[in-house]
Amino acid sequence: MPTPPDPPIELLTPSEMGRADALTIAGGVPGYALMLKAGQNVADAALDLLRETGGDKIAIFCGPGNNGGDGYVAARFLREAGLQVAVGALGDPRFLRGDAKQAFQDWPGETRAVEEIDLGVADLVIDALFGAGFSRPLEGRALQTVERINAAGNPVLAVDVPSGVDGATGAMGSACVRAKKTVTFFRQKPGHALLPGRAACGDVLLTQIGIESAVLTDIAPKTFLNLPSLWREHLPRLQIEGHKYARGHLLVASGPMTRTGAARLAARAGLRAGAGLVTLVSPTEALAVNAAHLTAIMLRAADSADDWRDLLADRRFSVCVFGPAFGTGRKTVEIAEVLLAAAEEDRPLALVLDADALTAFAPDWEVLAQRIKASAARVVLTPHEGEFSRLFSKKAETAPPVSPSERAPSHESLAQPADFTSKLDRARAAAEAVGAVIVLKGADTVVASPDGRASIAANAPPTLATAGSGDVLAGLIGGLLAQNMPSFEAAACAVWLHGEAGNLFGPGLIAEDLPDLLPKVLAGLARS
Ligand SMILES: NC(=O)C1=CN([C@@H]2O[C@H](COP(=O)(O)OP(=O)(O)OC[C@H]3O[C@@H](n4cnc5c(N)ncnc54)[C@H](OP(=O)(O)O)[C@@H]3O)[C@@H](O)[C@H]2O)[C@@H](O)CC1
Ligand SMILES: [K+]
Repeated sequence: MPTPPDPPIELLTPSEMGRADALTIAGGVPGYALMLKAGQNVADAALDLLRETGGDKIAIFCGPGNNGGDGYVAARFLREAGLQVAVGALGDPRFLRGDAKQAFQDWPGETRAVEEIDLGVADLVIDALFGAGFSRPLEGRALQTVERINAAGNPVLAVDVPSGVDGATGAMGSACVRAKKTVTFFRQKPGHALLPGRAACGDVLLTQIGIESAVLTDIAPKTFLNLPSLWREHLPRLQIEGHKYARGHLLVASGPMTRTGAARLAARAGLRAGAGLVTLVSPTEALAVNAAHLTAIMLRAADSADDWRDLLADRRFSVCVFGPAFGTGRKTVEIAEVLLAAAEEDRPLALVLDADALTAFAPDWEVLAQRIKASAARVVLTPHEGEFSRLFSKKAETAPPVSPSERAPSHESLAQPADFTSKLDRARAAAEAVGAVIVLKGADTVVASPDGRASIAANAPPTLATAGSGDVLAGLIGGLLAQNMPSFEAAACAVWLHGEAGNLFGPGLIAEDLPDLLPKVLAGLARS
């Protein structure tokens, strides 16, 4: 029997996790049984870490909620395992409630105030201050405790999330614990994948505590780690009897004479991703420079919006990557509008609007949204943070729609600086507002679909932050769209391939290297 494919990896927000707990408890599993298993998993992870680093002295910092409860349970198991355990409480533990109170009562050792814990002698620190219930920036004693833990420099094992990190967004307010390892439960949270939270987690260890996957049917999570399991079944499959037109004809728009490289990078990436044919559409003045650098990629001239309209009369052109180094003037808006208007019910067209095509509309994202919503084209927008905030800097004039995300991001939140709303929320709100798939780029690229689904990528190496890298990504998305991969899956797949290509090359990467690494990445994907 063939093995079933890996399922997509869901990321649960703390409130979705709360529902998973509640459904499990309603199904007859006591909350304290979940906490006992969580604490046991923390203790096991601590023992593993100590086997690596040596030593037997553990300092455990317990907060005022159930995260602290996990800490008291771990303390008991570690003491039973023969370790020297010092427990410090933030807040008076006599005020603990529910399962955490039970855990504290079952801890047979001494509990001191956090300030009394001597970090100088600890071989390992367990951070059980705040987890899913973390709700505001740290201040006062909590802040001082976190700063003291970080300053001491002991290896830290964080329970669920490093204290100070918001599990839903990866944001941190004033400070957060810097962990060597983070033990989490049932499913990872967006805060483990989104920066800066991801960087504070160290290695994330996912453990099970007795919550059945079946609860996810009720919760219907919509956020996923960007891994092949999310989009593998939609990958284009080459047919032995197929011809190149079956794999689509991708157009890539070139900038003027001194700015043609971006389009060629995108075109080459599109061809490597499997588009059947790729044509570079160049201003007449840049034809010679483009022609001098192209072989498998074809070349056509178009200068004005009218030229583009004429070009698009050929219905075999199925996808266009528009924007890289094109210029941000009025003509860019006009050509984007021609592209969007060219799609019809019986003439599917997919568009990747990138870079200057986004900036040209800024700050009138509502105009872009109107054009996209009136269009039959499948559209993917690929802003980096700067392009995103330029495009969405204007507040909505209409009432904001209800957002699918737990924090109800709105058109208002689109106009907020990045620090105030999470990347996940902003990308989702934008996708819904504009009616297009949004690829909000960075080291933790979020792909969001207007239907509320979103993915977070965690495989991009820092070397990908290099000139032209975004052009390659736009081309990859175009190449996959050309082969009729659905837009959300194509965008997520391209982001993953892009990250893997970067990883494969290692240091010294330049954007030109990326397209030619694709065959190896695709071959590895086929084998996995
Ligand atoms: N059955 C289950 O549910 C299971 C849960 N499990 C564990 O429970 C954890 C979630 O527990 P939780 O919901 O009690 O929240 P938790 O993170 O302990 O913090 C809440 C407390 O912190 C306080 N507080 C918040 N922010 C603050 C700040 N900045 N500065 C100061 N105080 C602040 C907040 O105060 P309040 O906001 O109410 O004033 C409240 O007192 C989860 O991460 C996992 O480890 C596992 O055992 C598996 C089974
Ligand atoms: K914690």
